[in-house]
Amino acid sequence: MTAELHLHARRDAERDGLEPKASTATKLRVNDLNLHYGKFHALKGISMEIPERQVTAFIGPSGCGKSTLIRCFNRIHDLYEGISTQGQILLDNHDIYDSGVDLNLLRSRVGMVFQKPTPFPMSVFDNVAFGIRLYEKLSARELEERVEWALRKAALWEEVKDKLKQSGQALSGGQQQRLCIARTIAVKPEVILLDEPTSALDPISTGYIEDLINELKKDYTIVIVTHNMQQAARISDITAFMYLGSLIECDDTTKIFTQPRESRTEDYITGRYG
Ligand SMILES: Nc1ncnc2c1ncn2[C@@H]1O[C@H](COP(=O)(O)OP(=O)(O)OP(=O)(O)O)[C@@H](O)[C@H]1O
Repeated sequence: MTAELHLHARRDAERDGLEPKASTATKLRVNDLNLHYGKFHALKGISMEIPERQVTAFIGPSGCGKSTLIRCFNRIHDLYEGISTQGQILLDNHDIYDSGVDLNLLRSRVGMVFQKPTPFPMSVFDNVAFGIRLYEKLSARELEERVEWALRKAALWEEVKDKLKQSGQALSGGQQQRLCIARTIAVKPEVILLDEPTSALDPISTGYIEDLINELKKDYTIVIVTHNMQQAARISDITAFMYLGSLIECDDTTKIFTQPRESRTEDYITGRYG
């Protein structure tokens, strides 16, 4: 079976509920990953595992490569010129860099939410329906049900159920970010990448998103980049500390924050540099 067919078959089986997912499996495995922006060596020999249905947080000083790494997980870099990648990233044991991989399908399995809320210039409903229309053929009724389901999952339904035809861009910042999460969830991905999802939000909206992440990890594998160490400690199961393009240490969050192996990790989490 080609990698592409495998991705299709697996997705169909899971959607039909035929293939229960193991709860402690490795969802993503990174093997000796290197990335260059032109001549600049941005990721240096990264190897690590991301466990399924847990929250993995990436921390580290600005410019250490956190966003660069998580953007590899759905091959977003392929959209840009001059970026070269070597190494392997296995999603459920299949290399996402295999030539047969369908990038649209990969991105429907590995969804991404960006730092700044980015609703499309269209209605709340259409924002959520956008990806579904791209990937699936649903009846109008099924589409409505899926949109409602995604908005409920993103803890936004009650606030927008009477505003579905209004512009998504007219919502508050916190609501817009939950709308973007609903849009991501709507296509039923397996992994959700969140790149500093709360850095533009007030504490109340941040609290909503953190509660939501906690809720979502029952069904999804979550990867989050955050500058907020308290946030990493609050919401993640695993924390990975990066420095100058290298992965310094990756372990249980409690271990990283109480007994890190590396002095560079300790210096960072205690605020000695960063
Ligand atoms: N498109 C690009 N072209 C060239 N260099 C880039 C590009 N994007 C990022 N870099 C460089 O790669 C390095 C890693 O950047 P990246 O954005 O991944 O860091 P980060 O840890 O996510 O930082 P921050 O916490 O500030 O968001 C930085 O030195 C950055 O300047």
